[in-house]
Amino acid sequence: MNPRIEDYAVIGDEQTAALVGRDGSIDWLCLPRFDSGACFARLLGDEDNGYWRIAPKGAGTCTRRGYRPDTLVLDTEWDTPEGTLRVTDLMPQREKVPDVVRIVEGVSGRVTVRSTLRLRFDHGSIVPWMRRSDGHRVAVAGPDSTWLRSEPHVRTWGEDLGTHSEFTVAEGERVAFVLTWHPSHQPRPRLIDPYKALSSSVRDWRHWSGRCRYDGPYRDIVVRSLITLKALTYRPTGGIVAAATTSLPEKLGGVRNWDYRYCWLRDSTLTLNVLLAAGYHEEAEAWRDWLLRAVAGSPEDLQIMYGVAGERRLPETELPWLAGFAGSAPVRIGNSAVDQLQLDVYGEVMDSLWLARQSGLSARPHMWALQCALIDFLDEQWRQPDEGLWEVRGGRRQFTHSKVMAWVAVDRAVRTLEEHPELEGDLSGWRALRDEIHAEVCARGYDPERNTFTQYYGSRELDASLLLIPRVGFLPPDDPRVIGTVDAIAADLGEGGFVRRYDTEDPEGPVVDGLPEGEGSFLACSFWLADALYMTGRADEARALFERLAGLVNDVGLLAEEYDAEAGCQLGNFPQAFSHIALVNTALTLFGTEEAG
Ligand SMILES: OC[C@H]1O[C@H](O[C@H]2O[C@H](CO)[C@@H](O)[C@H](O)[C@H]2O)[C@H](O)[C@@H](O)[C@@H]1O
Repeated sequence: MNPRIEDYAVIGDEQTAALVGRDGSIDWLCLPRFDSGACFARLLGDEDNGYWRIAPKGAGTCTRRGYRPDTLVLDTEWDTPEGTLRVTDLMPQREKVPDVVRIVEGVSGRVTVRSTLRLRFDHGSIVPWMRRSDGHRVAVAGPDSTWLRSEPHVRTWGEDLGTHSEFTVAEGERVAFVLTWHPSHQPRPRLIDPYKALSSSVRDWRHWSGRCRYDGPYRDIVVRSLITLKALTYRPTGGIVAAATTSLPEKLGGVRNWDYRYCWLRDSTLTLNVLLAAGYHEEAEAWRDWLLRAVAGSPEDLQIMYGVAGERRLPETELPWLAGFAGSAPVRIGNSAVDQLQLDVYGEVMDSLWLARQSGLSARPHMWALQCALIDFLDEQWRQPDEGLWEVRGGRRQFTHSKVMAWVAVDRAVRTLEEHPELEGDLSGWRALRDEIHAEVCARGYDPERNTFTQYYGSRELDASLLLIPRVGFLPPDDPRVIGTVDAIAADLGEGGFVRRYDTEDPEGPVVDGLPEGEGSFLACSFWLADALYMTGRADEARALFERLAGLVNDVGLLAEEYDAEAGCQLGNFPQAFSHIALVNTALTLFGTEEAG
């Protein structure tokens, strides 16, 4: 049986991440960065596209697994007739180059272990040349090389374009494998001690998790979400990727398969808000600084996403040699949404910078000048149709959420000036602009007949992003139009107890997103409904929905982007920052008031 998305756990070193299946196989790993070519791409293809499996000989999926509490160190265990075996997986903090450490340990009895390593560089396409050197198996292909060794040494042999070993461990015995990536033109990498790497990883992650200020219900999954957000952070620059994968499908067998290994301003600014709320000021500051570097320049050149180091060009291409997860083709790398106009991003960025200032993050030179330039740009552009936060590919529209977020941008600029008289800006002009946007949204984005805001001006369609209207302060939660919108979205976009982001089928005209219909419920939107229910005084319903959503995390606390309520499985890229951000936010909203801070 093919693995499901929720069968995977993630390990990583804050520069890249690997997905480990319940069968002990690493099926996804891009080296050396999140957005590099994958050397294990079985996730999106088959065994010929690369994987590394360590498990008891002849065993299937594990008996149990879990992270060591408050860490990103994964233990996978099998009970077999011979005894119990544990494999501990981690990627230690790197000094220069990345290592994958896999420690095999006999828990009881005497178990025969099998390791099968098939490296396929450049997204599962290139079989490397192999050689032996200083007790290592060295694989080389183009710019990439990997060095495999074990401590103590176990025999490896080559067969069937892979590297294999078989050995036995008795109770208390350990064998550690280390796979190190290295630029192929350089001499052999520095060796790390895998056992020390294990203890320092456990110590460092526990220290980090201990800084979380949330102490309310569901603390375990909140901390797991924060660890996941940290794992999706590219440490050298502070950039945060939207997910560790590309092309996990939003519909099984469908074409909605996108590359999320980049930094979206939207997803990342929301991460910053959550990090600040949970007490992680340093990380929030690092991200804020990444943002200021990335968007430096002219506001008309602002992009909605960047590479982890701020790269601007992310051309979208298809990888025809990968069949796709469960046959969901095409597999894409790069993302052409990079060139879209998404007006909401200005609101999210201004909101985050406002929040950063409020939270006491030290202001940076030019930050206010940049904010003023963004507002000047928006002043000219906010009337334009755009692709909106869902990055539609069916043409630009006058999306109501985009205009609401344009209002947010101007509102935060006004409030900053009001609270910081030492800053300069056009207070009266911005107040007038804020009022103008508000009036237009209420006149054109609201359907009085149905008492709901609509997806775009003049449309009868709904959009779950409008659940954010009370949260961003556009209207108070008790405004009848807000209550009507929450009810309409819950009724029309609700599915199996969760929420879809919009209708992917439009009987009245061309489909808004320009793609074949059908996708799962959108998890972030489902959390937003819980927030909106809570804010509009329906706390019991909000808690019930949060509990249902908390029940969707996989056995190690992870969420993809979407959920197929009918099939009962997760969909979309994994683990996804957007979903985990929303989970933490809702926990803080529903339970955090007394406990946090
Ligand atoms: O489903 C269509 C779009 O899907 C992706 O965008 C989604 O993911 C982004 C990252 O988490 C998020 O910011 C955005 O709001 C989501 O709609 C994809 O990147 C797009 O290219 C695609 O059109």
